[in-house]
Amino acid sequence: MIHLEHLDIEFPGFRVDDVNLHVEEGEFFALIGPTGSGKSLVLESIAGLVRQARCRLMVQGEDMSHLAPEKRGIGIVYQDNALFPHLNVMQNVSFGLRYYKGNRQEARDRVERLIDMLGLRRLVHRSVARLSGGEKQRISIARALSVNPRVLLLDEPLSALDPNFREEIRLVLKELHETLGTTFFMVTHDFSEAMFLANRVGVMHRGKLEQIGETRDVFCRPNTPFVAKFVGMKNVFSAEFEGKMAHFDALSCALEHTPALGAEYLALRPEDIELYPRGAKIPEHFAHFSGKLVGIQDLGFVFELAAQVAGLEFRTILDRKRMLASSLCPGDEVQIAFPPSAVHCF
Ligand SMILES: Nc1ncnc2c1ncn2[C@@H]1O[C@H](COP(=O)(O)OP(=O)(O)OP(=O)(O)O)[C@@H](O)[C@H]1O
Repeated sequence: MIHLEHLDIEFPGFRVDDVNLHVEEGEFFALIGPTGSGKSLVLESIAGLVRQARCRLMVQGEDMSHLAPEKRGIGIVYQDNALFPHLNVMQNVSFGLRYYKGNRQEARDRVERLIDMLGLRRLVHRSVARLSGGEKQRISIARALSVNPRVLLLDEPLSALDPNFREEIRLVLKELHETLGTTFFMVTHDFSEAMFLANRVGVMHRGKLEQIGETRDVFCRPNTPFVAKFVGMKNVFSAEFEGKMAHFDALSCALEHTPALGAEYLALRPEDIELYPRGAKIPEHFAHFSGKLVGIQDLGFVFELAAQVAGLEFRTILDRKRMLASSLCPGDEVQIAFPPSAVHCF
Protein backbone atom coordinates (compact mmCIF):
# COMPACT_ATOMS: atom_id res chain seq x y z
CA MET A 1 0.00 0.00 0.00
CA ILE A 2 2.63 2.50 1.14
CA HIS A 3 5.98 1.44 -0.20
CA LEU A 4 8.89 3.73 0.61
CA GLU A 5 12.34 2.94 -0.75
CA HIS A 6 15.71 4.54 -0.05
CA LEU A 7 14.69 7.65 1.84
CA ASP A 8 17.84 9.69 2.55
CA ILE A 9 17.62 13.24 3.88
CA GLU A 10 20.62 15.25 4.93
CA PHE A 11 20.67 18.39 7.09
CA PRO A 12 23.66 19.84 8.90
CA GLY A 13 23.99 17.62 11.98
CA PHE A 14 21.20 15.19 11.06
CA ARG A 15 20.64 12.50 8.49
CA VAL A 16 17.76 10.17 7.66
CA ASP A 17 19.68 7.14 6.50
CA ASP A 18 18.21 4.84 3.85
CA VAL A 19 14.77 4.29 5.36
CA ASN A 20 12.74 1.58 3.62
CA LEU A 21 9.30 0.56 4.74
CA HIS A 22 6.16 -1.13 3.59
CA VAL A 23 2.70 -0.64 5.06
CA GLU A 24 -0.19 -2.90 4.01
CA GLU A 25 -3.58 -1.59 2.90
CA GLY A 26 -5.83 -0.95 5.90
CA GLU A 27 -3.03 -1.26 8.45
CA PHE A 28 -2.59 1.02 11.46
CA PHE A 29 1.16 1.57 11.35
CA ALA A 30 3.07 3.61 13.94
CA LEU A 31 6.52 5.08 13.45
CA ILE A 32 7.93 5.51 16.93
CA GLY A 33 11.13 6.85 18.41
CA PRO A 34 12.47 9.57 20.68
CA THR A 35 12.22 13.23 19.84
CA GLY A 36 14.53 14.26 17.00
CA SER A 37 14.94 10.72 15.60
CA GLY A 38 13.54 11.67 12.18
CA LYS A 39 9.97 10.37 12.41
CA SER A 40 8.29 13.57 11.16
CA LEU A 41 10.71 13.78 8.24
CA VAL A 42 9.59 10.31 7.11
CA LEU A 43 5.93 11.31 7.46
CA GLU A 44 6.52 14.57 5.59
CA SER A 45 8.26 12.64 2.81
CA ILE A 46 5.17 10.46 2.38
CA ALA A 47 3.04 13.63 2.30
CA GLY A 48 5.37 15.16 -0.33
CA LEU A 49 6.36 18.09 1.89
CA VAL A 50 10.01 16.93 1.89
CA ARG A 51 11.36 15.71 -1.47
CA GLN A 52 14.33 13.50 -2.25
CA ALA A 53 15.49 12.57 -5.73
CA ARG A 54 16.58 8.99 -4.97
CA CYS A 55 13.56 8.08 -2.87
CA ARG A 56 10.74 6.06 -4.42
CA LEU A 57 7.26 6.21 -2.95
CA MET A 58 4.40 4.01 -4.14
CA VAL A 59 0.90 4.38 -2.69
CA GLN A 60 -1.75 1.84 -3.77
CA GLY A 61 0.53 0.82 -6.61
CA GLU A 62 0.87 4.37 -7.96
CA ASP A 63 4.25 6.08 -8.11
CA MET A 64 3.95 9.27 -6.04
CA SER A 65 7.66 10.09 -5.88
CA HIS A 66 7.35 13.22 -7.97
CA LEU A 67 3.75 14.25 -7.30
CA ALA A 68 2.90 17.53 -5.53
CA PRO A 69 1.45 17.05 -2.00
CA GLU A 70 -2.09 18.04 -3.02
CA LYS A 71 -2.10 15.43 -5.82
CA ARG A 72 -1.23 12.49 -3.54
CA GLY A 73 -4.67 11.91 -2.00
CA ILE A 74 -3.17 11.85 1.48
CA GLY A 75 -4.77 13.37 4.60
CA ILE A 76 -2.76 14.76 7.52
CA VAL A 77 -3.63 15.44 11.14
CA TYR A 78 -1.09 17.44 13.16
CA GLN A 79 -0.74 17.68 16.90
CA ASP A 80 -1.85 21.32 17.00
CA ASN A 81 -4.94 20.63 14.78
CA ALA A 82 -4.41 23.84 12.69
CA LEU A 83 -8.10 24.74 12.31
CA PHE A 84 -9.30 27.90 10.58
CA PRO A 85 -10.41 30.18 13.45
CA HIS A 86 -12.77 32.30 11.30
CA LEU A 87 -14.76 29.25 10.11
CA ASN A 88 -17.32 27.26 12.08
CA VAL A 89 -17.08 23.52 12.74
CA MET A 90 -18.95 22.42 9.61
CA GLN A 91 -16.96 24.83 7.41
CA ASN A 92 -13.71 23.50 8.87
CA VAL A 93 -14.70 19.88 8.33
CA SER A 94 -15.84 20.60 4.73
CA PHE A 95 -12.89 22.82 3.87
CA GLY A 96 -11.02 20.25 1.76
CA LEU A 97 -14.08 19.68 -0.43
CA ARG A 98 -13.58 23.08 -2.09
CA TYR A 99 -10.89 21.51 -4.24
CA TYR A 100 -12.24 17.96 -4.19
CA LYS A 101 -12.62 16.42 -7.62
CA GLY A 102 -14.59 13.30 -6.63
CA ASN A 103 -18.35 12.83 -6.47
CA ARG A 104 -19.87 15.83 -4.57
CA GLN A 105 -22.89 14.00 -3.22
CA GLU A 106 -20.76 11.13 -1.90
CA ALA A 107 -18.44 13.67 -0.30
CA ARG A 108 -21.33 15.48 1.41
CA ASP A 109 -22.70 12.14 2.68
CA ARG A 110 -19.23 11.23 3.95
CA VAL A 111 -18.94 14.54 5.84
CA GLU A 112 -22.33 13.93 7.49
CA ARG A 113 -21.24 10.43 8.48
CA LEU A 114 -17.93 11.69 9.89
CA ILE A 115 -19.76 14.40 11.84
CA ASP A 116 -21.84 11.68 13.50
CA MET A 117 -19.00 9.20 13.96
CA LEU A 118 -16.85 11.85 15.62
CA GLY A 119 -19.67 13.15 17.86
CA LEU A 120 -19.62 16.64 16.30
CA ARG A 121 -23.32 16.94 15.42
CA ARG A 122 -24.25 19.32 18.26
CA LEU A 123 -21.25 21.55 17.43
CA VAL A 124 -21.63 22.02 13.67
CA HIS A 125 -22.60 25.71 13.81
CA ARG A 126 -20.22 26.65 16.63
CA SER A 127 -17.10 28.70 16.12
CA VAL A 128 -13.98 26.55 16.62
CA ALA A 129 -12.32 29.20 18.79
CA ARG A 130 -13.91 28.17 22.11
CA LEU A 131 -13.89 24.38 21.76
CA SER A 132 -11.92 21.95 23.93
CA GLY A 133 -8.65 20.40 22.73
CA GLY A 134 -10.39 17.04 22.20
CA GLU A 135 -13.19 18.62 20.15
CA LYS A 136 -10.70 20.52 17.99
CA GLN A 137 -8.74 17.37 17.33
CA ARG A 138 -11.92 15.49 16.36
CA ILE A 139 -12.67 18.28 13.84
CA SER A 140 -9.20 18.07 12.32
CA ILE A 141 -9.54 14.27 11.99
CA ALA A 142 -12.95 14.69 10.29
CA ARG A 143 -11.50 17.37 7.97
CA ALA A 144 -8.59 15.12 6.95
CA LEU A 145 -10.94 12.19 6.25
CA SER A 146 -13.60 14.24 4.43
CA VAL A 147 -11.79 13.89 1.10
CA ASN A 148 -11.59 10.09 1.46
CA PRO A 149 -7.77 9.96 1.50
CA ARG A 150 -5.87 6.84 0.46
CA VAL A 151 -3.85 7.18 3.68
CA LEU A 152 -4.34 9.21 6.85
CA LEU A 153 -1.05 10.52 8.26
CA LEU A 154 -1.13 11.40 11.96
CA ASP A 155 1.78 13.44 13.32
CA GLU A 156 1.76 13.09 17.14
CA PRO A 157 -2.05 13.50 17.15
CA LEU A 158 -2.33 13.06 20.92
CA SER A 159 0.70 14.80 22.32
CA ALA A 160 -0.74 18.32 22.63
CA LEU A 161 -3.83 17.06 24.47
CA ASP A 162 -4.24 16.81 28.22
CA PRO A 163 -4.54 13.22 29.53
CA ASN A 164 -8.38 13.00 29.50
CA PHE A 165 -8.65 14.14 25.89
CA ARG A 166 -5.72 11.94 24.94
CA GLU A 167 -7.66 8.89 26.11
CA GLU A 168 -10.77 10.11 24.25
CA ILE A 169 -8.97 10.71 20.93
CA ARG A 170 -7.08 7.43 21.22
CA LEU A 171 -10.43 5.61 21.34
CA VAL A 172 -11.82 7.74 18.49
CA LEU A 173 -8.83 6.82 16.30
CA LYS A 174 -9.15 3.13 17.10
CA GLU A 175 -12.88 3.07 16.32
CA LEU A 176 -12.48 5.11 13.14
CA HIS A 177 -9.75 2.86 11.87
CA GLU A 178 -11.81 -0.26 12.56
CA THR A 179 -14.92 1.22 10.93
CA LEU A 180 -13.40 2.91 7.87
CA GLY A 181 -10.57 0.48 7.09
CA THR A 182 -8.43 3.41 5.83
CA THR A 183 -4.66 2.99 6.16
CA PHE A 184 -3.43 5.01 9.16
CA PHE A 185 0.24 6.01 9.49
CA MET A 186 1.00 7.61 12.85
CA VAL A 187 4.15 9.16 14.25
CA THR A 188 4.58 9.12 18.02
CA HIS A 189 7.28 9.09 20.69
CA ASP A 190 4.97 7.22 23.06
CA PHE A 191 5.26 3.44 22.83
CA SER A 192 2.08 2.86 24.85
CA GLU A 193 0.07 4.80 22.23
CA ALA A 194 1.48 2.57 19.54
CA MET A 195 0.74 -0.55 21.64
CA PHE A 196 -2.89 0.50 21.92
CA LEU A 197 -3.43 1.56 18.31
CA ALA A 198 -1.00 0.03 15.85
CA ASN A 199 -0.81 -3.45 14.32
CA ARG A 200 2.78 -2.85 13.32
CA VAL A 201 5.48 -0.41 14.34
CA GLY A 202 8.81 0.86 13.05
CA VAL A 203 11.34 2.19 15.57
CA MET A 204 13.49 5.16 14.49
CA HIS A 205 16.77 5.99 16.17
CA ARG A 206 19.09 8.75 14.95
CA GLY A 207 17.61 8.78 11.46
CA LYS A 208 17.64 5.00 10.97
CA LEU A 209 14.80 2.55 11.08
CA GLU A 210 16.16 0.16 13.68
CA GLN A 211 13.37 -2.40 13.82
CA ILE A 212 10.07 -2.95 12.10
CA GLY A 213 7.48 -5.59 12.93
CA GLU A 214 4.24 -6.57 14.64
CA THR A 215 3.77 -4.30 17.66
CA ARG A 216 3.62 -7.23 20.13
CA ASP A 217 6.71 -8.78 18.58
CA VAL A 218 8.78 -5.60 18.83
CA PHE A 219 7.59 -5.22 22.43
CA CYS A 220 8.58 -8.78 23.40
CA ARG A 221 11.49 -9.35 21.04
CA PRO A 222 13.45 -6.13 20.45
CA ASN A 223 16.57 -6.72 18.40
CA THR A 224 18.88 -3.89 19.51
CA PRO A 225 19.72 -2.44 22.96
CA PHE A 226 18.13 0.87 21.93
CA VAL A 227 14.80 -0.71 20.92
CA ALA A 228 14.85 -2.87 24.07
CA LYS A 229 15.16 0.22 26.28
CA PHE A 230 12.65 2.20 24.20
CA VAL A 231 9.97 -0.48 24.71
CA GLY A 232 10.59 -0.52 28.45
CA MET A 233 13.04 -3.40 28.94
CA LYS A 234 15.00 -1.59 31.60
CA ASN A 235 17.41 -4.46 32.16
CA VAL A 236 19.69 -4.87 29.15
CA PHE A 237 23.10 -6.45 29.75
CA SER A 238 25.99 -7.57 27.54
CA ALA A 239 26.15 -11.34 27.72
CA GLU A 240 27.92 -14.40 26.41
CA PHE A 241 26.04 -17.56 25.62
CA GLU A 242 26.99 -21.20 25.82
CA GLY A 243 24.19 -23.47 24.69
CA LYS A 244 21.28 -22.76 27.01
CA MET A 245 23.40 -20.84 29.52
CA ALA A 246 23.90 -17.06 29.69
CA HIS A 247 26.88 -15.43 31.39
CA PHE A 248 26.68 -11.74 32.18
CA ASP A 249 29.00 -9.81 34.48
CA ALA A 250 29.75 -12.35 37.24
CA LEU A 251 26.32 -14.00 36.90
CA SER A 252 25.03 -17.03 35.01
CA CYS A 253 21.53 -18.30 34.38
CA ALA A 254 19.80 -21.05 32.47
CA LEU A 255 17.70 -20.12 29.43
CA GLU A 256 14.55 -21.66 28.03
CA HIS A 257 15.94 -21.79 24.47
CA THR A 258 19.38 -21.61 22.90
CA PRO A 259 19.81 -18.00 21.68
CA ALA A 260 20.31 -17.21 18.00
CA LEU A 261 23.90 -17.32 16.77
CA GLY A 262 25.62 -13.97 17.31
CA ALA A 263 23.40 -12.91 20.23
CA GLU A 264 25.22 -10.40 22.43
CA TYR A 265 22.64 -9.14 24.90
CA LEU A 266 20.27 -10.40 27.53
CA ALA A 267 17.20 -8.33 28.43
CA LEU A 268 14.48 -8.55 31.07
CA ARG A 269 11.34 -6.49 31.56
CA PRO A 270 11.16 -4.96 35.06
CA GLU A 271 7.70 -6.48 35.59
CA ASP A 272 9.17 -9.98 35.04
CA ILE A 273 11.68 -9.65 37.86
CA GLU A 274 10.50 -10.60 41.35
CA LEU A 275 12.09 -9.20 44.48
CA TYR A 276 12.29 -11.33 47.64
CA PRO A 277 13.72 -10.70 51.10
CA ARG A 278 16.95 -12.57 51.90
CA GLY A 279 16.20 -16.19 52.83
CA ALA A 280 12.70 -16.27 51.27
CA LYS A 281 11.72 -19.39 49.33
CA ILE A 282 11.94 -18.87 45.56
CA PRO A 283 10.16 -20.99 42.91
CA GLU A 284 12.50 -23.81 41.94
CA HIS A 285 12.85 -23.09 38.23
CA PHE A 286 13.58 -19.35 38.74
CA ALA A 287 17.09 -17.93 38.32
CA HIS A 288 17.92 -16.01 41.48
CA PHE A 289 20.70 -13.77 42.76
CA SER A 290 21.45 -12.00 46.02
CA GLY A 291 21.99 -8.27 46.08
CA LYS A 292 21.21 -5.03 47.80
CA LEU A 293 18.28 -2.66 47.31
CA VAL A 294 19.81 0.64 46.19
CA GLY A 295 16.85 2.72 45.01
CA ILE A 296 13.08 3.10 45.41
CA GLN A 297 11.18 5.44 43.12
CA ASP A 298 7.48 6.24 43.54
CA LEU A 299 5.94 6.32 40.03
CA GLY A 300 2.34 6.76 41.22
CA PHE A 301 0.50 3.48 40.65
CA VAL A 302 3.73 1.50 41.00
CA PHE A 303 7.17 1.74 42.54
CA GLU A 304 10.38 1.11 40.61
CA LEU A 305 13.06 -0.58 42.66
CA ALA A 306 16.75 -0.89 41.82
CA ALA A 307 18.85 -3.74 43.19
CA GLN A 308 22.62 -3.98 42.88
CA VAL A 309 23.66 -7.53 42.04
CA ALA A 310 27.37 -8.13 41.42
CA GLY A 311 28.38 -5.24 39.11
CA LEU A 312 24.87 -4.82 37.64
CA GLU A 313 21.77 -2.86 38.57
CA PHE A 314 18.45 -4.65 38.06
CA ARG A 315 15.20 -2.70 37.88
CA THR A 316 11.91 -4.15 38.94
CA ILE A 317 8.35 -2.93 39.52
CA LEU A 318 6.19 -3.44 42.58
CA ASP A 319 2.54 -2.38 42.71
CA ARG A 320 1.61 0.18 45.35
CA LYS A 321 -0.23 -2.27 47.62
CA ARG A 322 2.62 -4.79 47.74
CA MET A 323 5.20 -2.06 48.20
CA LEU A 324 3.38 -0.46 51.11
CA ALA A 325 2.78 -3.88 52.71
CA SER A 326 6.50 -4.63 52.50
CA SER A 327 8.95 -2.85 54.74
CA LEU A 328 11.58 -2.57 52.01
CA CYS A 329 14.21 0.16 52.46
CA PRO A 330 17.30 1.12 50.52
CA GLY A 331 20.26 -0.88 51.84
CA ASP A 332 18.18 -4.04 52.49
CA GLU A 333 19.66 -7.37 51.47
CA VAL A 334 17.33 -8.85 48.82
CA GLN A 335 17.11 -11.55 46.18
CA ILE A 336 16.00 -10.97 42.62
CA ALA A 337 14.47 -13.82 40.65
CA PHE A 338 12.97 -14.46 37.24
CA PRO A 339 11.78 -17.46 35.21
CA PRO A 340 13.93 -18.54 32.24
CA SER A 341 10.98 -17.77 29.94
CA ALA A 342 11.31 -14.03 30.81
CA VAL A 343 14.84 -13.76 29.42
CA HIS A 344 15.11 -12.29 25.94
CA CYS A 345 18.44 -12.71 24.10
CA PHE A 346 19.45 -10.86 20.96
N1 LIG B 1 14.25 21.83 7.56
C1 LIG B 1 15.16 21.39 8.41
N2 LIG B 1 16.40 21.93 8.44
C2 LIG B 1 17.35 21.48 9.27
N3 LIG B 1 17.15 20.46 10.17
C3 LIG B 1 15.94 19.90 10.20
C4 LIG B 1 14.88 20.33 9.33
N4 LIG B 1 13.78 19.57 9.59
C5 LIG B 1 14.15 18.72 10.57
N5 LIG B 1 15.42 18.91 10.94
C6 LIG B 1 16.17 18.17 11.98
O1 LIG B 1 16.04 16.80 11.73
C7 LIG B 1 15.97 16.08 12.97
C8 LIG B 1 14.78 15.15 12.95
O2 LIG B 1 13.59 15.93 12.94
P1 LIG B 1 12.14 15.28 13.02
O3 LIG B 1 11.17 16.42 13.17
O4 LIG B 1 11.90 14.34 11.91
O5 LIG B 1 12.23 14.46 14.39
P2 LIG B 1 11.08 13.69 15.15
O6 LIG B 1 11.59 12.32 15.43
O7 LIG B 1 9.80 13.81 14.42
O8 LIG B 1 11.04 14.49 16.51
P3 LIG B 1 9.81 15.16 17.28
O9 LIG B 1 9.13 14.03 17.99
O10 LIG B 1 10.48 16.10 18.21
O11 LIG B 1 8.97 15.85 16.24
C9 LIG B 1 15.92 17.11 14.08
O12 LIG B 1 17.20 17.21 14.64
C10 LIG B 1 15.53 18.37 13.35
O13 LIG B 1 16.08 19.50 13.99
